[in-house]
Amino acid sequence: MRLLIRGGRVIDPASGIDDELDVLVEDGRIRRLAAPIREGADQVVEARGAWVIPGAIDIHVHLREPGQEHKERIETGTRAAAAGGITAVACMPNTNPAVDTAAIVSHVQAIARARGLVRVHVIGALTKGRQGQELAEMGEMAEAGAVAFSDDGDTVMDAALMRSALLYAAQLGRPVVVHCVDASLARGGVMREGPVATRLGLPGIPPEAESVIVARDIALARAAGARLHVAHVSTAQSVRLVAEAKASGAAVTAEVTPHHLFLTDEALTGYDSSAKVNPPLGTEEDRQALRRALAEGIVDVVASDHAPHAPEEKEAELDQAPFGAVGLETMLALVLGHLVREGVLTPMRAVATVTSGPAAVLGLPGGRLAEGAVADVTLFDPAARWEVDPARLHSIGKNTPFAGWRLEGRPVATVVGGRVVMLEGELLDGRG
Ligand SMILES: NC(=O)N[C@@H](CC(=O)O)C(=O)O
Ligand SMILES: [Zn+2]
Ligand SMILES: [Zn+2]
Repeated sequence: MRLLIRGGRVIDPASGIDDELDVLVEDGRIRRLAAPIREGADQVVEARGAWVIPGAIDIHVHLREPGQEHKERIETGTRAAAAGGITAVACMPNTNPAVDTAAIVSHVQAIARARGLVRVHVIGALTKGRQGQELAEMGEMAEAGAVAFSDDGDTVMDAALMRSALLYAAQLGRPVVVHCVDASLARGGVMREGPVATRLGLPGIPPEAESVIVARDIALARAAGARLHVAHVSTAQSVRLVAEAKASGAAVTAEVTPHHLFLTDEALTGYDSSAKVNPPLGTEEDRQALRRALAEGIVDVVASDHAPHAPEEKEAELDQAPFGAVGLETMLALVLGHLVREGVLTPMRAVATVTSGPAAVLGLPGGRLAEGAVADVTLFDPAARWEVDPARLHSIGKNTPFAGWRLEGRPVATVVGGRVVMLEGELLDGRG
């Protein structure tokens, strides 16, 4: 089986390539990058005008299975990923039950193999039931293939337990992904504390709720010799802490979400529950600091923190509605389209933040277009214009804070292991 991707602009940060090249895929692997390739192929995808990049990897996704299938399923979440130009996701363990044993890791992997449209890497819980009381079976989960550990959705507030988790993760050679929100400082809060929260009459969460835990976890990880990945960094102060840690050689990486790069606490003005996210949207100063940090490489990765919720849950009063926004289907347009158009990122840097960057952070295969590499490829048309319509999202979750936004740039093909799973917006899952 030979697939030829013809005439696109190949951008591959791992090799530094930015050139008009054809890509020949054979038996699921990249056979050749050259211009032009005249060999015959069983399938040709015309990429003229599009970027041809390594398959995009989203390392922060909530697929909600097992137990919360009314919000999302592995099948629907991976369809949303394919539609969004994402070829691999890492899924968070805050399911019901939590992914806290090797058996549940294997269970999620099996569903993903049977019904997933893209690759699924499983992140195991740090603590049993994500209760923050005792360590989960990290060693057994690592053996079953868990790529990292996290209690995302909650912070492990017991510092001694967090220290043990980091020491154990260091031994296992797996990174720990931390959700940094101090529970006591954030209690009762709905959005970022400040003038906007006051105006809206909503209880606030101070920015220190994040930075005190970022500082704690950097100190603990450094002493433990563990790799620490700070999820969804949202404040200028956290950016400074990560920059300092990196400058002193600590094994710390960080991610930012598209919503923290594009929105501020003003997005709550219409009491839109889709803008109620954890950590909360910050100030314009935070947003600018996050953009700069991403450009400079202090923040390594953009990840969606795709957090689907059922409409009836999000329609509750703002203080009752759950935190979270969907993001798989809008991430690439915002990062590869808008951040490049606005001059925040170069095309090469933008592509790195969703390919080689995330692959390096979690030690995942992929994220490059080298000859011989597995053929996970994304085609992105930077000129395509479209409007975000929640009803048309493939995710069960319609809770996007970008509803009605006119976006420039759109993924036009998603190739997983040499198989075209999305073309021109149509999912090709063998079900017609
Ligand atoms: N980000 C969110 O607002 N919500 C996430 C949990 C999380 O990532 O902390 C969810 O699982 O809904
Ligand atoms: Zn989180
Ligand atoms: Zn999350």
